[in-house]
Amino acid sequence: MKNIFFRRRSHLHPPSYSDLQRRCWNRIGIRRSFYFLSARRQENPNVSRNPQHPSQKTILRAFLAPVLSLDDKPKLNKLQAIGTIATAQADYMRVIVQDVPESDYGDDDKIGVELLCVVRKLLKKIGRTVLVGDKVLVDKVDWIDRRAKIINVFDRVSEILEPPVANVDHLLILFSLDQPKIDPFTLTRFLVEAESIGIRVTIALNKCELVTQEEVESWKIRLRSWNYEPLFCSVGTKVGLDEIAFTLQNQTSVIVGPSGVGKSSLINILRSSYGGAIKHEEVFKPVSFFILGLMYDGQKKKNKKKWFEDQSVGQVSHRNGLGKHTTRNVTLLPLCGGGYLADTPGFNKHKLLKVTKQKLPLCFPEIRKMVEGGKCEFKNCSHLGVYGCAVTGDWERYHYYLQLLEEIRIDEESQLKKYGTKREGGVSCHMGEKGVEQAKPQIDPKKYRRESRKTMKQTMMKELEF
Ligand SMILES: Nc1nc2c(ncn2[C@@H]2O[C@H](COP(=O)(O)OP(=O)(O)OP(=O)(O)O)[C@@H](O)[C@H]2O)c(=O)[nH]1
Ligand SMILES: [Zn+2]
Repeated sequence: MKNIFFRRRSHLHPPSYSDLQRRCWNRIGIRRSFYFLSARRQENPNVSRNPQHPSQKTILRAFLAPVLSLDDKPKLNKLQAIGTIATAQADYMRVIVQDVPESDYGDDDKIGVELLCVVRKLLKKIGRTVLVGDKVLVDKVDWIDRRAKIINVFDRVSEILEPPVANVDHLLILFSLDQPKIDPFTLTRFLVEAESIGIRVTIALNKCELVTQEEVESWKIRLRSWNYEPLFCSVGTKVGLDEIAFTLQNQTSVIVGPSGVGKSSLINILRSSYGGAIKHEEVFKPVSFFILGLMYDGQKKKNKKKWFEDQSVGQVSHRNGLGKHTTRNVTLLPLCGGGYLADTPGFNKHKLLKVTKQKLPLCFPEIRKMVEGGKCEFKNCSHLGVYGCAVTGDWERYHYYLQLLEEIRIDEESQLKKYGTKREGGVSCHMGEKGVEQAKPQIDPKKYRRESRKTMKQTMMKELEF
């Protein structure tokens, strides 16, 4: 009834631009905000008819939650603040405050406070994801209960998928020389994944006290031939930790590596004894709240555990010498230098998610060096050693390259068979406006659609025949 009334009235007296703008911001709902578009169309009839013009959804998106660039400084009202998401659990996000509105009374004590936030539902409706590491605008801040609501997300500089973290500047790939032993092929997988995202990489090799000095030296030479400069450390004997603390300063870093190599142990030692990191308690000021049935109270030391304790350190399995996956959630731990450090769950087998056949050669610094300046004669060459190709086979990781290429080929083929398109993340290029090349993501249309019973039956019959 209300809607009909609204429609009729709006038909007779089309609402003004600013009137609708206010209604949108008052969260009346997406449906009604389309009235804003019709009002806009009345003012400018070409708005949606011009094929060059952005779609209605794009306008709506831009209007309801305008994209903020990282350098934007939106004017904050008294109840707003800007912060970074440190961790996410269920529907709650923990945001560390970085900026508050200017006031006559110094508000420095609010900087660094941790707020428990929910996300504005509208962001999900218009397809804006919110990840750990995102810079966000929060509203309705309750400084006493330390609660707020995330109402907008700033643009991302980078995004990694596994684990999902935004705005990562640096990846620290940690392996151990022993227990579990470093596997060059697994290390190559981690490196290829990191190179494909285009984030700066540092390799650190832990537990160096468990092997001889000769072994350490041989790994140094080996990794240099791969065009990487490794760092060596031992959390057990506290060797080489200063250098690692130095590389982590002033940026958001994520530690990745197989399970059991000592990621959590390294984080704990950096937080407890190195100037590069500060204690959680100094930043995350305790709050009282009720989450997932767990009463959390800043006054009760027993319950402080959940968010302020050290990263839990696991055991190395006696049977296979591999770690046993101790770390579960991604959490950004604030560092003194202004940056953050995140621990991630360890993966024993790393699957290349977004690397395509075309992208793979660019993920090997050895190949990049060989084809520098367009020395390879062929366009889109897979560098398989054909005559005229600049890439030779006389480097250590060449067979890993071939192995990964084969793996991606099989994966792409099976996806093509299954869904009728190549792996998601593939990009097709086509000529756009004014001869500018535009990239279009190849999204799989059938992924979320169930196979029909007829097709299932036919496939089964086919399989039985052969
Ligand atoms: N000998 C030796 N053991 C270490 C060293 N660093 C860590 N460890 C041990 O390695 C085991 C695994 O450490 P974690 O820190 O849990 O490993 P992780 O990489 O975080 O493992 P996940 O959480 O499963 O990903 C623990 O028993 C640590 O005590 C080291 O430098 N030398
Ligand atoms: Zn080539």
